[in-house]
Amino acid sequence: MADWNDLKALRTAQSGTGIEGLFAADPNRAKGFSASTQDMHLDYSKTMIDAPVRDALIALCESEDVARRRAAMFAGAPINETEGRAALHSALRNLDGGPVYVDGQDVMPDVLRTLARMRSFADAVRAGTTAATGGAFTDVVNIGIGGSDLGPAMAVRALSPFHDGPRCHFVSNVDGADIADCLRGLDARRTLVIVASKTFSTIETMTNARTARAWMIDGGGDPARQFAAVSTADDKTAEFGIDPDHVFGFADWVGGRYSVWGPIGLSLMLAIGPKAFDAFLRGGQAMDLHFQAADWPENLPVMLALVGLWHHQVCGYPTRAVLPYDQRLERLPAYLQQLEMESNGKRVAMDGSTLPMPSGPVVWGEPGTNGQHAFYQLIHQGTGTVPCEFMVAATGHELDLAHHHRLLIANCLAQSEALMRGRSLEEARALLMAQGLGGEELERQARHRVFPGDRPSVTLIYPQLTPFVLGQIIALYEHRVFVEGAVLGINSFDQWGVELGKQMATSLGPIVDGTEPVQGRNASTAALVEYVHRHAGGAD
Ligand SMILES: O=P(O)(O)OC[C@H]1O[C@](O)(CO)[C@@H](O)[C@@H]1O
Repeated sequence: MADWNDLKALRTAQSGTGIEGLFAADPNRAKGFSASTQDMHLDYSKTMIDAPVRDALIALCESEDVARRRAAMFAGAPINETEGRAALHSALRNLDGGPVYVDGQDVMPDVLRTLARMRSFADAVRAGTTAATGGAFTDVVNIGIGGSDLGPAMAVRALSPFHDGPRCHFVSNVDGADIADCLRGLDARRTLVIVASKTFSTIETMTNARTARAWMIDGGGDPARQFAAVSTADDKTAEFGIDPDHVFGFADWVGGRYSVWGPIGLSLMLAIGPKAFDAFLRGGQAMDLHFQAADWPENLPVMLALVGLWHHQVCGYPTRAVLPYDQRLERLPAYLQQLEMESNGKRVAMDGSTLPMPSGPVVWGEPGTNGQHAFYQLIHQGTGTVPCEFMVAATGHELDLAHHHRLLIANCLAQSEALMRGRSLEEARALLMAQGLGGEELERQARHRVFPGDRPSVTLIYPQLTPFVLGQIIALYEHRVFVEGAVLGINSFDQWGVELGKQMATSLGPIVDGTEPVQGRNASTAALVEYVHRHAGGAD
């Protein structure tokens, strides 16, 4: 049975063996070190994972009892132990599945009933039969933050070729600039506002919701007809004055960052229609089935997780970059930052003990090819190693622009190859000599043109970015986070780390307003507040 020390020993023994060396030693490496679903392919051969490393990673997975925890998650057991809840987002996409029990009660009838209500509401809004004060809705504004924003915002952008409903906008930041820029130019009499908040108490969302309500009344709209809510807190939505027919509830066993599959996805359903939304759910469900059935080496979420653990916990690379060569996935890195870092950015294990190894890495990224002209310099020639996760579709949606897509693919493949291969000093010298350079100048210049190579990457390739494929991608990453968390012994479903800042913001509010004195706060905070008061005039 392998452990972290075995993996570290394997890593040390590898020194000097390059990734290209692994390809030279194994003609079947590309096939042997990749995994596929019916239509999606994950290539992790451009890493230093070889057969002994993979065996040791899988053994780790087995010893940490990932299979038992996976079964517990899908069965609705309260695996979110610090909150005493299940983590059952998979039930939201369990379209053809059987019953799912939480505390002995089948949750599927409720899930399907809410989905049916969402469908009727979306159909009516899209058809114009549920209309605003000024006629059919032209625009939808989703007000939410974190999981109540990033999922639908990312998915609405990703699936723009499928939009045939009202335009969707997203407001998240309490910075008034966000809502002001969004509402400017919208018709208050033809806008639907969705207040999306699991708790219906998040200060940013409630502040924005009140601002939107005032804007609507000022503009001649009617919040009683033009506001909807998505929440687990019926009492609070009623208190806010939202028509119960426009309230879509969900249970507390859906974590915020896992909630796009249910009512939090209402804006997405309004944009693409219930049928395409179903396809999105089916994509997620297909990945659930794959995750539960495929053997470890063929299991995409498991292998993606093991690659992540190898790079961060064993090799010690502090970050990982998500690089979609798909402009419509431009919000995916932000979405994954919440999914991965809020889930696994913990320093205490499930049992309260201090983790003996680093937990989740920093996740960041931007779509290619834009990133190539910004931060890839560091990825190729910087002093540290950044494992890269490339993703690309075989076909774009712009069939008349197929040459763009071919170039996009060529760039994506070129980057993973360049990172792996690098360029030696000899090759750099030869390049410059061919340009007529010689002597000391050649030596100096050549060093700048060396690429160390051996920089690892994985590539996820899919046929086309459809609702079904997007559903698979999101569920793939959700389960990857789950496996990493399970191996590390983390509770991936709580987020206590966001509480302290929220509390401090609440206590600082009156001080910034000028209604309470600044005395007693830390000297740095006090000086910053005084600066604000000097320059903004204090309370308004
Ligand atoms: O949906 P709510 O309750 O407004 O919460 C929004 C977000 O805030 C958090 O609780 C923490 O900031 C996230 O986990 C969540 O997605």
